[in-house]
Amino acid sequence: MAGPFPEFHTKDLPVYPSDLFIEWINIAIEEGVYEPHTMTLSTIDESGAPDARILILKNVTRNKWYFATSATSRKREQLKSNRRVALMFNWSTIDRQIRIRGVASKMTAEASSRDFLERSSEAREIALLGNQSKEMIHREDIDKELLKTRVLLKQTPNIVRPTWTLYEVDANEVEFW
Ligand SMILES: Cc1cc2nc3c(=O)[nH]c(=O)nc-3n(C[C@H](O)[C@H](O)[C@H](O)COP(=O)(O)O)c2cc1C
Repeated sequence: MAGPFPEFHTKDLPVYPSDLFIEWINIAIEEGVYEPHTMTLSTIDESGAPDARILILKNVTRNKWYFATSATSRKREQLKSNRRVALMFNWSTIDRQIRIRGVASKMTAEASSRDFLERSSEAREIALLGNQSKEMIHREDIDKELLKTRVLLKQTPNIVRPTWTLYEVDANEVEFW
């Protein structure tokens, strides 16, 4: 961390934390923060143990933050038993962090399909592999499977992975640091 860092005045804050979040992520983009739209999603498993991983922020609306994932993933199992989550953005080069706590809800199949089709073709190829959260098999086998999904995508460009699921996180606490 080198600074100088963007200033933060607590006077005249917007009414909704999501508006301040949008201001801050725009500053992060202007300041050249690497992948500012990536965040950590923390969940809790059935035994009460925490888990965390990096995800892409898909959208923000009034106090709601969105992510998408596969319904066959480990996090999906965890969200089935406990919908309480935390999101964390760390923009260390501008010395900023945002912590969000809230409840995740599944969006409709239509919204999930729309999100899937908005992904790049490379991201759709990977998502179509369907091996999320599984132990990695041999690299050559993955490459062979990727070739198959590439062909499938060329033949049926509007194919949607049925297990792809968009979630919204309804925030009940947002901390700007
Ligand atoms: C930069 C980056 C972005 C990622 N974005 C997503 C994402 O948007 N959705 C997703 O399901 N996994 C994403 N992943 C993979 C997850 O971090 C994780 O490995 C995967 O979802 C399996 O997690 P789980 O076993 O806890 O369910 C991303 C990984 C990285 C490194």
